[in-house]
Amino acid sequence: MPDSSPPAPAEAEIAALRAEIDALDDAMHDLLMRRAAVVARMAGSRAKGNTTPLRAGREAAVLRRLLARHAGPLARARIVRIWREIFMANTAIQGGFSAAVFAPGPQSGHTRLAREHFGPLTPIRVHPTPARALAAMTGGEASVAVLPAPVDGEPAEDAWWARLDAPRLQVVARLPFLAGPAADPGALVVAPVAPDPCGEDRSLLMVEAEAGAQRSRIAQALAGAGFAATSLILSRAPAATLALAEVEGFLRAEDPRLASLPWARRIILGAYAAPVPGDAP
Ligand SMILES: C=C(O[C@@H]1C=C(C(=O)O)C=C[C@H]1O)C(=O)O
Repeated sequence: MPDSSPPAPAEAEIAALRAEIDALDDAMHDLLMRRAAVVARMAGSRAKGNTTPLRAGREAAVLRRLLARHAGPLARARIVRIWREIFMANTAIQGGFSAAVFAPGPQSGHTRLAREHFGPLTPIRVHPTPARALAAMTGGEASVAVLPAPVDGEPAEDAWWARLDAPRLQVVARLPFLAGPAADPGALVVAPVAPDPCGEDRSLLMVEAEAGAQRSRIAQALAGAGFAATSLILSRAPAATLALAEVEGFLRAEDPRLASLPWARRIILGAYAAPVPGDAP
């Protein structure tokens, strides 16, 4: 005989809460389907052209807005994880998307950063050199390249940024967006599209100074022209010193401050969202 006795109070409470969760899941699923339909309309309009559909600045602006209004028991890092999957699912609707990664070593953490950013369903291929990762992108095999963030004092042969084909190729994102553990290596996403501003950006400005140029003189010249540099990385060669400054704001080619720099060669390598703080430990 079927058991027709009423459920115990604890079971009844769980059943009621699960019914509430089911209703919310249906509502969220409806919203996800509606959101995807809007993105499909965007794709159908061809308004974004034929380049990669990824717009890292727009994604950062969405996340920044949501994190600013976020409250309750869900960790900020979880909100970022959920929306990363939403972004990549909606990027995929607009055409194929894949990433070419260069990681200096199997344990370096760069592949993990790429995987966390682009999600488990995005095709990611690891390449043996930065040049090979960039070639995979320019050859149309991958949509973006993910390369190690520059490190001060790295050997000249590791300084892929010094040879970047800018402005054709541009840095459009820095990983991780949500500030991670201090040991996070940092990676830059390079794409064959211009970066899009998110409202709180940093830009990469490369200048060629004379061989043996002092770091303090380069920093002074940048500050004198009105740039607020958040980091300064040097790559020294016998003929010249290449300096890579991360500066506050979204830098455009027509910015008048560029003309007041004392060096003829100054190249904007791209821009990305300033990282946002993670969860308090
Ligand atoms: C929908 C767009 O395309 C992509 C997907 C986004 C999203 O899901 O919100 C945001 C930026 C792009 O990476 C867009 O450009 O707005």
